[in-house]
Amino acid sequence: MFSCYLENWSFFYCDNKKLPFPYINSWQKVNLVKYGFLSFCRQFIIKCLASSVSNMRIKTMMHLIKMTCAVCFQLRASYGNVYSLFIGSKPAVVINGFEAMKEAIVVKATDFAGRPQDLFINDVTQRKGVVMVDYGPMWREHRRFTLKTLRNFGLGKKSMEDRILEEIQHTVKTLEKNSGQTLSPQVMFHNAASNIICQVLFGKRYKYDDQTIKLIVRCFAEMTKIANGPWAMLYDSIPLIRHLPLPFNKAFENMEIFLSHARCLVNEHKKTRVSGEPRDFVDCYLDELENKNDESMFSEEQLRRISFDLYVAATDTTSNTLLTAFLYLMNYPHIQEQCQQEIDQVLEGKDRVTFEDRLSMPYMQAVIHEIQRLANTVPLSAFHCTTKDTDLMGYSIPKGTMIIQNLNSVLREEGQWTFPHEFNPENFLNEQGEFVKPEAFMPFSAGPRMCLGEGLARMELFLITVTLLRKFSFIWPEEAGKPDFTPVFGVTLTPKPYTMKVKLRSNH
Ligand code: HEM
Repeated sequence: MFSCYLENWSFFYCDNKKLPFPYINSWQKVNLVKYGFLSFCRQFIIKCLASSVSNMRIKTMMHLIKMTCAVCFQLRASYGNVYSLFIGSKPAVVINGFEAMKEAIVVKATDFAGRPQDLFINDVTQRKGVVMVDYGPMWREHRRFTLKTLRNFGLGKKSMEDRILEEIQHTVKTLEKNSGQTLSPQVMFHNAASNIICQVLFGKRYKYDDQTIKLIVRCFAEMTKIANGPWAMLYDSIPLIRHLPLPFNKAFENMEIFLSHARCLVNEHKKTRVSGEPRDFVDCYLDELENKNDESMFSEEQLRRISFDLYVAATDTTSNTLLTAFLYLMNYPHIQEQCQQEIDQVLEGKDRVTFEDRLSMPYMQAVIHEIQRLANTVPLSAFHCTTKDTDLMGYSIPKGTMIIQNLNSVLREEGQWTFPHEFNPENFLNEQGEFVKPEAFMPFSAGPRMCLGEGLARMELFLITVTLLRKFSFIWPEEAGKPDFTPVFGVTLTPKPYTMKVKLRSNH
């Protein structure tokens, strides 16, 4: 069945040039999505490459995200910057390297700005919200509104900066309590990122042991696991099973739990809000609903769904980047010290850092960007889809084709970076020591679908890292042995769990 499907894929020819089409063959290897999969996959592909290069077909029912970085690297080496493969039964085109990436998502921006609409996740989100909504009026309207609202003062009197700085005080307290000791930072950073987005959305933070937030976090973790696992793939591939009582239904149930919690929060807002004086995202949206015209696609259901999207998109991404930051800072103590010197000098006499201070801190900026470059937090971006028949690097690509951006291939591309494979802030400094941002820096992707929370994320990363480095030194515990920088794979990459030793700095 799959090979017939493949034969019919003749539309990928262009000037007699066939789009390279590795096709990973292993229906029976679904279980290899688990650990150990990557090395297997690498060996498997290398064997296939060695045996039949010209007309190779490797078929996969395995989840692409688990194999991406290593496998995409291999495939790119053999097939070039644009190639195609099957994810389950769905054909997809993978884009690698800055040149092809820029042509697709920046130059031919709208051609590549769709989202696939026939995946498991589309049914779970009901094609509402913003992240997985297809390119069109509903997405455009909500994206514009959200961008406007997430500006520093878009949320009324209390700026975004104040909300972040307030939450950092809780992180500082946790670290103060643990000064001189060793702690695991995973939960601490996750709670900080989660509370910051809750402050933005609902004007509310949760105590770290709050049962509601614990339930929400558990629901999300389960949903991510299901959406990345074999059940979601079976759901995508065999429509007949979609109404059966199988484990993927848990994701739908969990979505309902979040939505009913969001319904309560919105109802509370409706009782206490003052029209035109928003306190948070929900109030801004309710103001918009009040003034909407007949064509507007704003609705209370959309509000609940977009809250879900923003919460999910903001939490793991930011906390995993922070975890990577402190992993590197501890293991490159001379870089940590140089950051602290710059921080002490610029903030002398000030009681707290502001986002504006970044303009006087080129080294700190370079370090944070370098961390994001290596963290490669969302390695495959979110899947895109072509909105019309188009072409890329000379290949024709039909409307509705799934597009996968291999962001890692740009973030570590030789020729784009002075030190592509090292942790070196000089990648972002010019000869005068000024901060410069190369075009190939795209951890937030680029073009019309670029991360909508980039501004918030950059503010969080800067304010949190600077506040913590100003007050504490972070030391890699001797008993932890050699650090392992290899990330754990998922929709977002995260460092392997580690511990950190914290020491209050003497003058702070
Ligand atoms: C370090 C932190 C973050 C990273 C690395 C990151 C990265 C990304 C990436 C790669 C995408 C996919 C873009 C594309 O499809 O081309 C994305 C989309 C998105 N991100 Fe983020 N993100 C981060 C933080 C945030 C935060 C804090 C928010 C919430 C305020 C957020 C909200 C979104 C939304 C709503 C989208 C979908 C945009 C659309 O489809 O139009 N992200 N992000």
